[in-house]
Amino acid sequence: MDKLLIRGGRKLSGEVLISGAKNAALPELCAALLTDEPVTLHNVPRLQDVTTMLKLLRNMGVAAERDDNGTVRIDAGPLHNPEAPYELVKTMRASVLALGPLLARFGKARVSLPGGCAIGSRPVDQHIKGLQAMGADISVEHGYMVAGVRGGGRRLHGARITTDMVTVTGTENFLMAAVLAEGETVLENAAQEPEIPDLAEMLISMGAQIEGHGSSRIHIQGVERLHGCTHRVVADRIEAGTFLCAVAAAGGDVLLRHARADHMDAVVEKLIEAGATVTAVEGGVRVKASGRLRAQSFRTTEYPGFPTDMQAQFMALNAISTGTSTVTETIFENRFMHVDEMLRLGARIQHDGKVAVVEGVEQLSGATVMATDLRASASLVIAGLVADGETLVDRIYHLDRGYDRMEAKLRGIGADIERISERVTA
Ligand SMILES: CC(=O)N[C@H]1[C@@H](OP(=O)(O)OP(=O)(O)OC[C@H]2O[C@@H](n3ccc(=O)[nH]c3=O)[C@H](O)[C@@H]2O)O[C@H](CO)[C@@H](O)[C@@H]1O
Ligand SMILES: C=C(OP(=O)(O)O)C(=O)O
Repeated sequence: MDKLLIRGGRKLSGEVLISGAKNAALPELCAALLTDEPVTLHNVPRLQDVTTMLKLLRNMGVAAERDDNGTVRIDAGPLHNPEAPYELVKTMRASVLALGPLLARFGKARVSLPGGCAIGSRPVDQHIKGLQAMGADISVEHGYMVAGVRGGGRRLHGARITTDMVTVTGTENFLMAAVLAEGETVLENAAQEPEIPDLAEMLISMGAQIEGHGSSRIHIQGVERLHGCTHRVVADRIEAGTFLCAVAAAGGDVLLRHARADHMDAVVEKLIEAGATVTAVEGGVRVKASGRLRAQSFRTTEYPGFPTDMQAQFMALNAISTGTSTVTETIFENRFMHVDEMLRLGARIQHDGKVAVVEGVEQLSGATVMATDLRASASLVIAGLVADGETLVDRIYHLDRGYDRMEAKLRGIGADIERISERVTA
């Protein structure tokens, strides 16, 4: 199991190349299941989750190859096994995204229930309810969602779907099911995260008829078949936001190439209020900061609000800023696992239920900490960059799920950080 060793106190300067978004690449890999023609995706990040998704697709009989330049070629023509087994699904929530496209193209699917994870219980009841409204019969048997088109037919039908809450992967599953369904589907209360319009644009380039993506009401007119396409995955706004917080905390001047400021309004606004300079420039976003910033209170909500996937990283910044801030997590019920680890670094944070109160301290002190989930890991790396002495972040397999060579990118802008493999430390 790898660890990261960070010696804090270095300012950051230079350029970082922001990768394609994990949360766009994963549904887009699943969208390739909707056609028997080849699909090419560019700007696919090098992540453990992408490796797992490719394994999942190959296990179905899909031909999938990736090169070193971030291009993935998928041919779902030979698919013969519309199933996502537990062994592959357990590590990755996004595997639930196989359900919609498999049902749409084959009229049946067998997908393991995704495992619970550290941030909350993460049920899939809304996915099931929505697909049932489109004519699917879905039962849960031995931990699997066993789905087929009602009455033994092959095509789902259009429906009006209003989910109880805004769900990102739910909206994506419905989109991918609806593009091949008979008739019109209307998604009310749809998620608006930038990964949704990116997926919709890909589906449109495959021949789908979609309107309203990027808003809370999406109209889809089903078509009989889709063709192959070439698509470029949108830049990762959460990776970019993580680097923004890292520079704001450590100080410095960094250009985030390919980052989209217009996808990060809520985070950028808070950083500017905190005292950082963040500007959209040709081809990216530039961030400058020096000294202690002012702590900012915030509340996570659906896009375009403050993203839950940025809560831990911004909390790390608040922990060393001046003043006291309140952080309210409204999306997931257990997403403060980083707090106890930050306390080990000398942070002053109290939390109760959905709310954490962070009293900024002048200096954190390096310690050994344990990553508990993906963004918690990123927040501990940020804290390590500003702590004095050495910080060892253990269990970084969580980080590798969703960040494309984070330590190499940080080293490239001046951080003192190295990956240590278990063999070396044993
Ligand atoms: C692969 C991917 O894109 N993951 C993102 C996606 O996760 P994901 O799509 O799993 O998250 P959702 O948007 O579905 O979850 C939002 C809320 O709805 C609840 N819910 C959701 C579905 C359901 O059937 N029943 C239910 O109760 C969830 O428990 C949660 O409280 O959006 C989250 C919220 O922005 C992000 O943190 C994740 O990074
Ligand atoms: C929670 C996240 O991802 P996932 O939904 O893949 O677990 C995340 O990206 O922060």
